[in-house]
Amino acid sequence: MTQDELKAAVADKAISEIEPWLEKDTVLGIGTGSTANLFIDRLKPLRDQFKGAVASSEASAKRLEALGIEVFELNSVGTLPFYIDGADEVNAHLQMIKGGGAALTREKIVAACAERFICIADQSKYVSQLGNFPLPIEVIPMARSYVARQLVGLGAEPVYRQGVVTDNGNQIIDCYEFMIDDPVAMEATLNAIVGVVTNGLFAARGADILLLGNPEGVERIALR
Ligand SMILES: O=C[C@H](O)[C@H](O)[C@H](O)COP(=O)(O)O
Repeated sequence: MTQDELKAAVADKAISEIEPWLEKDTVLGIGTGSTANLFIDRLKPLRDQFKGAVASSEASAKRLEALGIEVFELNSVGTLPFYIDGADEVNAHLQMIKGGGAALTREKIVAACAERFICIADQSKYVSQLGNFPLPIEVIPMARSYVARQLVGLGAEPVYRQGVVTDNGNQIIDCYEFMIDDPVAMEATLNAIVGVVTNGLFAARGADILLLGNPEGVERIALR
């Protein structure tokens, strides 16, 4: 199976996971990226079974709206029953690196409002240690050089993601050569650097359910 076929299989599985729980007033939290897009596309036939969605990016919001799914501001809704999103890396504790598509901040905010985070990923994303994928950090533009120096002090090789402006008007630094021993501690350390808006470690609040696609099928790994 190709990677795209594996992504499609996990998107299908995520639909089966949430469909029994959909009610007329359900608002779903929706992630960003190629895997999340496949999930969004599969929501179209179900759109009369739920109220709408909160999107973690302008791109996902547009995709949802194009399918006739109403998109709500997060501030206008309460707790979301589900947040469904992909990942750049995920480990056995369902901690993740996210932000390859620069959507990490809104993803972390929407995920924080969800009762259950369902991570959908093909097997290439499953790792024993986070950090092979360069860890994205969203920074306030004027703080970029300062934050980069702090990252060097932590052992990373920071690289400015040129030409990328986040939905929040900020910039991204990617941390190369930065294998992460303790994701929860590192997430907190990075958040404490002045000028950092969000880092791409989703560790203190990881996923609750991982739907992992491999050629034998979709494995469901649930921690809670
Ligand atoms: O900012 C982007 C997000 O964190 C994505 O969820 C992540 O990059 C995975 O994207 P994809 O499903 O395209 O591999």
